[in-house]
Amino acid sequence: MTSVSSPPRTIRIGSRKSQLALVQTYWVREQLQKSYPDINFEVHTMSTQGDKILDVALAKIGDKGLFTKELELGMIEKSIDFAVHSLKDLPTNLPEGLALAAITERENPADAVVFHEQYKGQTLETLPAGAVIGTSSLRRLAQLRHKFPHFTFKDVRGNLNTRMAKLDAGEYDALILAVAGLERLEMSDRIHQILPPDISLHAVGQGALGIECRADDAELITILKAIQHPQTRDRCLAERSFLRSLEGGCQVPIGVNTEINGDNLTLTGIVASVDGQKLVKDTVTGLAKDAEQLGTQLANTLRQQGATEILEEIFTEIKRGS
Ligand SMILES: NCc1[nH]cc(CCC(=O)O)c1CC(=O)O
Repeated sequence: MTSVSSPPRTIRIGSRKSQLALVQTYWVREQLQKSYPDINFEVHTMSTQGDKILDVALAKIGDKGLFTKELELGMIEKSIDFAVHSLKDLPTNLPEGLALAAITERENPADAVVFHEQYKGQTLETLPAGAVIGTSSLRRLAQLRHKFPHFTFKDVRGNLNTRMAKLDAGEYDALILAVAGLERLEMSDRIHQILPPDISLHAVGQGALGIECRADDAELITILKAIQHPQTRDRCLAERSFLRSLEGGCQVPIGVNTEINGDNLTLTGIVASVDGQKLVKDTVTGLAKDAEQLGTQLANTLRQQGATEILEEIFTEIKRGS
């Protein structure tokens, strides 16, 4: 599709080095290569802060851009042209000069439970009191504590393989992980339970990939639109607008669920306290083309129901380092 007169362009894709990031990046490259066989897509890998700090709970270091900053610098300095992110790791406000050019079709956005071998065939409902559940997400922690106050919750960090090894070694009785990550790493066979929205609302953007590039690279933005999935984009724009309006990063107990029916989009959101005691939840429906407005509308509704107080409490606790 490039014109015969101009030489084919080389486009440099930036990626984190983790196995999941590489699988995602090479998938994006393959999809783009199908639409643009004459373009040369090169993959450039780099480590991000989030890959280096593995021993501190995410909530304590403040996560904004932890997995994206180095890639964003690369785009601004023009050492790479675009970056592939797990959309849920991409902050809702991008640095000046960068844009979210495309959102790809989302995998199942739900959270999954992986049990230790000893509990195979069980569900969270049948697991004994005191069982040790591993999660590093305040969102999962708050919602599960609300439903299952009799479990013990323990932080878990590291890549998927490291986490699985810790589970198998008996450090945990179960882990809560994204279905999407497990599927992309071909570990679907380890999923024992998929959590429905009434138990766990997923993270904003979970299961989708976000492609970020320089906002003034019009040619590249046109190329990237080839892999955009309009329904996923509408859902994720509503989710991201909701999160942005609440001014929370991914490490606050905010969860969502979205559905598209014809021209309509339904967005459900929750804001919970870390102890799972306080929780506000509501739903809005409107036209999918007004996705971002729906996100703002739901954020305002939840603020009226007490979300602001819940969030302020959490920010104070995190600052205090508790
Ligand atoms: N913050 C970690 C992270 N970022 C993206 C995924 C994979 C799932 C996705 O693309 O949403 C995961 C792992 C997890 O939450 O279990």
